[in-house]
Formats: sequence, structure tokens, C-alpha cells
Amino acid sequence: MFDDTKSATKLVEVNNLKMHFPIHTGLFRRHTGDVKAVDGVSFDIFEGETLGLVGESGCGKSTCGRAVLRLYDITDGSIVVDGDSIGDVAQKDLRGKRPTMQMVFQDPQASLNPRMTVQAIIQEPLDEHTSLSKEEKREKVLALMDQVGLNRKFSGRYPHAFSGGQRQRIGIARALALNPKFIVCDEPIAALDVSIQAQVVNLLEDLQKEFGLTYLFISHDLSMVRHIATRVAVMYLGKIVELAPREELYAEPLHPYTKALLSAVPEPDPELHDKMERTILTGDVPSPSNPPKGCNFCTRCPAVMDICKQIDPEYREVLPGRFVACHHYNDVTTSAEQTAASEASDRQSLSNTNTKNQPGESS
Ligand SMILES: Nc1ncnc2c1ncn2[C@@H]1O[C@H](COP(=O)(O)OP(=O)(O)OP(=O)(O)O)[C@@H](O)[C@H]1O
Repeated sequence: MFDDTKSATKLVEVNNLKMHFPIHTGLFRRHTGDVKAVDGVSFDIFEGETLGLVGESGCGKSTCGRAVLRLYDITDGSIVVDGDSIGDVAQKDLRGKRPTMQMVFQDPQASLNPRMTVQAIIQEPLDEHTSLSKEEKREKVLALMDQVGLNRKFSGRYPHAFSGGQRQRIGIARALALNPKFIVCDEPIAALDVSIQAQVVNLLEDLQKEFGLTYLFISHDLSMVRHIATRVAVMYLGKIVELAPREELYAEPLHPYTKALLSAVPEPDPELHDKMERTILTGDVPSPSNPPKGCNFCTRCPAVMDICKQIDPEYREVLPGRFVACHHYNDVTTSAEQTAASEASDRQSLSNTNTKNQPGESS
């Protein structure tokens, strides 16, 4: 189980990932622009951890998750999963990498083929990627059904015979069939009844412990992400604006957008509710095909400065493990910069001492 980013191994490394969808208009379908759904995001995911990815609808979360799994041909950037660089691998050559990385989709109703039995749905990846015998596959499917809490008696039934929560369990069993290391969970509970959501989240947590799984957990439900994630990345209009360990992000958000998002989460305790500072964002999210000049958030930011309207802030580590893209933190020296500066000063004083102590030289 994941406990500490300092000693952990990186399973997923994403650098400057871009996914732009071309816009074609007019009679001749000319390329007139791009929807910059993901526009230069970088993050790592450590083995065994859950990285939460949050943000308003349309900010690019799902596109980011799908792009990391190479369900798209990405526009730019590099992606390394389990030591394999997959960013520029042709789709036909990705087949061998697929077992390592899987996806659990938001809407189990839409993601399961209604004409296939549960047995056939869970077995499909085994048919494609393994040479197991028919009997072995059948046994494996039944074992997977046990693992996700589905009654194996119902393996011959069709998806419509199951409830929403059970259908999501079928989707999870299918994702587990090839023993993946990394799973992108794209809003896996958003389509479920509130009473069922916790059960599915608990199942994902149990499976993570049992199989050492690593998750990218996409959600707009900040309370659920707080419960399940180890670290949290906040997206706004195609970019990650802040990434931090869960507790630090919720206790002391740095980016004005994160502050606004968190202040919109309902607080059940009336005393705390009255004490809370609320930031109400005004204006609409700009179009990802025409983002504003400078910082993407400058049109809605309550703390906007002149520089924000001119220059896109750099995404940088401003405190150990805390990344933020905001001009308000530009004068903060990062831990990497502090280390580099103190190493440079150590080298300087060492070389001064050596110069002074040269044998035979008078000082
Ligand atoms: N295939 C596509 N072609 C063109 N534009 C797309 C495509 N897929 C997504 N987009 C656009 O990219 C932007 C980001 O969409 P995405 O679904 O990734 O956001 P999201 O944060 O996951 O939203 P939600 O929470 O509503 O699912 C949106 O403006 C969306 O319309």
C-alpha cells in the first residue's frame, strides 16, 4: 500500500500532455481552430497511490484520463507507464501494453454491450489478450465475479438484469481481467445512487489493497476525492492549476481556483459552515477553443493582477510536493531551487577554502 511519495516508485509519468481536437467548419471542412481540451499537463502517479483529478465539467478531466491511456492519438507530450514510453507509439503497437492499463467508465449502462452476457463481457479481454483455454477463462471470470462481489450464479444474465451498482461491478471485473497495474476510474460513481456510491468506492479501495493497484480517480465530487485520493490535482480549462497531497490541499489550498472550488463544498457542521469564507466565482468558464491571454483563470480570478492577463504562470513546485500555477507564488523559492542554491553556496565556500589553503601560497 502506498504511504510516502519520497520512497515510492513512479508508475505513470506525464509531461506536457496536450490533446487538441481540431474544429472543421464550412463547406470544405477547413481546419479553423482547435478545442484545447488538455493543454500541457504534467504529473506523476506513484505505485499504489490514488491521484484524484478534479475540476468543473468540461475542464478536460476525462480527455486527460483517456489521453494517458492512449485512447487518443495525443497532440503532444510524453507518457510513460510502467517504464514504457507510450506517448508516440502507433495504435497498432499499443496492443501489448493494454493489459497493464485499464479504464472504469462513468456510465456502466452505456459501457457494457447489452447483447453480451456478463460471462462474455468479462471474458472479452481474456479472449483478445490471452491463450487460456475455454475452461480456464470461465473459471477466471467466475473468480473475478467473486472478487467484485457479484453472485457467480448470474454469469449467464445480461446487463439489463442488474442494478446500476452491480453493472459498475461488472465493469470493474472486466477492467481487472488482465491483472492491470494502473486503472483510470473516470467518474466511476457519478451515475450511481448515493447509497450505492460508498459501496463501489469501498470495493475500489479493497481491490487496490489486494492487488497493489494504482488509480487516476477522476471526479467532480470533492468530498469523495478527499476520502479516496492520496494526492489531488485540480484542473481548470485544460491545465492543472494545483497538485498537492490530499490533506494539505483541503486544509490550505493555494490556487484561487482551488479555494473557490473547496469553498463551494457543503459543510454539514452549522458552526463551521457559518465560519467558512466563501468565494463565489462570477462569469462563465471561457471556451477551450479560445482560452484567454495569460493565465486561463484570469477572467474569473478574485485575486487577478495585471501580469495574470499577460503571462501564463509557470506550473512549479512551490513547497515540497506542492505544485501550483499562479503568479501569486512566483516569488516563492522552490525546494529544488533552495537545494540548488545551498549546494552552489557550499561549492563556493569549499573552493574558497581550497584556494586559501594551497600549499606554498601565501595568503
Ligand atoms: N472528441 C471530442 N471532440 C471535440 N471536443 C471534445 C471531444 N471530447 C471532449 N471535447 C471537449 O473537450 C473539453 C473537455 O471535455 P472533457 O469531457 O474532457 O471534460 P470533463 O472535465 O471530463 O467534463 P465532464 O465532467 O463534464 O465529463 C470540452 O469542451 C469538450 O466539449
